[in-house]
Amino acid sequence: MEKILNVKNLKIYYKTLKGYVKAIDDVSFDINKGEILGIAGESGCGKSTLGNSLILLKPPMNYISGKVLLNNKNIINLPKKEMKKIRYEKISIIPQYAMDAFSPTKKIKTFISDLVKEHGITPDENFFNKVKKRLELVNLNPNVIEKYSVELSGGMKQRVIMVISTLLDPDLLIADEVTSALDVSSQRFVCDMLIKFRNMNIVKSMIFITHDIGVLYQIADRIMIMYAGKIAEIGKTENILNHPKHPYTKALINSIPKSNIRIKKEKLESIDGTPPNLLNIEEGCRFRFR
Ligand SMILES: Nc1ncnc2c1ncn2[C@@H]1O[C@H](COP(=O)(O)OP(=O)(O)OP(=O)(O)O)[C@@H](O)[C@H]1O
Repeated sequence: MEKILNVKNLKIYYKTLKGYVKAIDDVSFDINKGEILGIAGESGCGKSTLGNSLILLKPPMNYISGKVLLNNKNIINLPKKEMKKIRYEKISIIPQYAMDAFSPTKKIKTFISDLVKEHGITPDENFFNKVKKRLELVNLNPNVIEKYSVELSGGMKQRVIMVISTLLDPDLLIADEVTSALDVSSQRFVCDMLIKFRNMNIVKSMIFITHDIGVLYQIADRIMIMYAGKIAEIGKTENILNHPKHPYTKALINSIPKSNIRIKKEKLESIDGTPPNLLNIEEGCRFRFR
């Protein structure tokens, strides 16, 4: 199987006045061409740090060690200028809270023009024809580019963001909590669209980050469960969801509401305790306290 991404022994720590927060601590995994890898885990387990670090290491985020190869080329800890060259074309991210990034005083068209100009692309008629085609692909009327963000619903904004972040057909798209703020039907639509983008080869592979392991049923080919900056378990979606091995994965799955739960009057299980503080954390299994 051809690999798009190879992450080996990656360590990314936040440097704070009290010491290092070991947010990504010796993480290794691969992503195959054409694959959607779902990453799930509780808040604070390092999902966003992992996604963001592949795009840009911003202080206080510190690269400690390890490799990240995208199509066999190192992309971790590149100078900002170098990273800018591959952003959108090779690797792209829909960051958490991306919907809030639209300025209320700019039309969507101006927002898109400003953004692509920063990346050396001229937003001419040709370019906007492509934008309009892509908007139609996600069931949006192309005239949304003439609107202000406040005129769009959350679901519409999320679709515009999906279009913008994939306009240059990146090899790898990182989607961070793109379904969290949406109602169930919009969630389903966003997942279906992302699968369509992959099937149409608009993006080759994807990392889909969520705190809601239930959503991964719909979209992920494989699932990686993270806990306290480490990988608890990784495997095919069916295996992780039906035959989880790690006690943390089992607990996460037992906390998903089942559709008939009200009828059966079953209680949802919660996971006792909280994740450990990652500041100056000691060696050993990080789940042992729970
Ligand atoms: N700027 C920062 N400075 C110091 N520590 C940070 C910083 N940002 C995140 N962290 C810490 O890094 C760890 C991982 O956080 P991260 O945001 O990656 O988790 P997450 O799984 O994406 O959670 P969420 O979904 O809530 O964002 C946490 O312990 C968090 O407190």
